[in-house]
Amino acid sequence: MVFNLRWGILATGGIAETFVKDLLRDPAERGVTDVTHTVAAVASSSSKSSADSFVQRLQVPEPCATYGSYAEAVNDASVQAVYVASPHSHHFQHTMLALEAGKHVLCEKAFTVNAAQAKILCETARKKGLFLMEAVWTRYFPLSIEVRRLVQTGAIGEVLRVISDLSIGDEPETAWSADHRMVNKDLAGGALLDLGVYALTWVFQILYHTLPPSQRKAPSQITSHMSKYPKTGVDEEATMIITFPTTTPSALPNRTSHAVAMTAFRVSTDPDNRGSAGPSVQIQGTKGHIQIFGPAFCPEKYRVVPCSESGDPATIQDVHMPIPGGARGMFWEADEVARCLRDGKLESETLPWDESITIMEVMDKVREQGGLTYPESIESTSYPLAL
Ligand SMILES: NC(=O)C1=CN([C@@H]2O[C@H](COP(=O)(O)OP(=O)(O)OC[C@H]3O[C@@H](n4cnc5c(N)ncnc54)[C@H](OP(=O)(O)O)[C@@H]3O)[C@@H](O)[C@H]2O)C=CC1
Ligand SMILES: O=C1OC[C@@H](O)[C@H](O)[C@H]1O
Repeated sequence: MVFNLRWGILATGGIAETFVKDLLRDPAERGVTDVTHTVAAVASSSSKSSADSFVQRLQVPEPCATYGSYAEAVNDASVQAVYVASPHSHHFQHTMLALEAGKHVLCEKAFTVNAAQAKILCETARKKGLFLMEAVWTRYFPLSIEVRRLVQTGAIGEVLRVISDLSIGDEPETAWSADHRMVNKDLAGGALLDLGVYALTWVFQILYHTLPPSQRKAPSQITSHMSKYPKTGVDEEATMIITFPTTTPSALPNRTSHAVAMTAFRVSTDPDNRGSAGPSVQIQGTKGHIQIFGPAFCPEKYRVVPCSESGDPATIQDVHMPIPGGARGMFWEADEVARCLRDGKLESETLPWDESITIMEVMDKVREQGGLTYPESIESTSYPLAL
């Protein structure tokens, strides 16, 4: 029996468009036969006409309701799950709106502005028996699943270090106006929440998530550096050194694993857009390395470099895992939401609530160390608040 999930889309911006385009693709194109997706409603907080033109532009099949407010969409009985695609500043309020209306939620990254907000969302979902997930699409890429499997099966031994970078090489002065969500403090802009979350995703999916749930431990130490964008005061660079208490269950007592996670606007992980500068993520184990190529949010190649005394290059393995059909690759996370709802789960095992909260706590700490605070209205845990 095929399970169909009926989505309500909150916002008509850039990522809402990309996500819906992926939702509308034929799942068979990616080899999926157990779940399908329907876009049942689209809402714009600006105007109904914005939702109408979104639906027309993307040729969303009828029937698809359009609304000029998010409240109307979350109260539409034909919507099962809501995709929150507003700026970071509004994730807490918009996700609460949907949960309070009894809807399951997939909320864009960064999950919230701070960990306190994330905890309340998860607690609300738990109490109401609703599914909730942070939309970290990277986790659901077949490449991520395969790399986690390799680490878990000991392909590169005990992983002691991860180096992870998502830096985009854009001059903020010319790339964005001061009110753009990337640099606007009122919208919780800045490199850390927008991009650093992916560098942290690789750190966590390797050094935290590959352990059995009962053995996952929050970082014992976080040291960071942050530079500010003078025009708006958000961070334009953050570099983090993170220590985890232990690595694998068989690790020697007191052994720790470490990560360096980086993000920046002005320098780039991949300056020539051809990968010449090397991998974006390096996973370093006692028996070899796994290197990830391509942007940390949607990599399409990994390389396994085993330790070898002879240095025989034939042992190096490059594995290409392109996204099918020229899509963005957001459909895999949507498939996960559908399967979780079909199976009656409230959270995804691939990105459980506690892990999203722990990552938000790391970002809280890094912001504290860097002296980055957002306006009280968007750090607030009060609901409802008109922002
Ligand atoms: N997974 C991924 O690859 C990506 C994820 N993202 C994430 O998606 C979210 C949105 O990013 P993106 O789509 O690029 O942003 P956009 O600025 O393109 O769109 C945001 C949309 O949010 C709605 N919105 C609601 N309230 C506000 C407000 N107060 N100010 C501005 N917009 C508001 C608007 O839609 P409307 O008027 O219709 O309500 C707006 O178009 C962010 O959390 C970002 O981190 C972004 C890019 C890629
Ligand atoms: O999530 C994202 O991934 C792609 C980036 O270009 C974008 O800024 C970010 O929000």
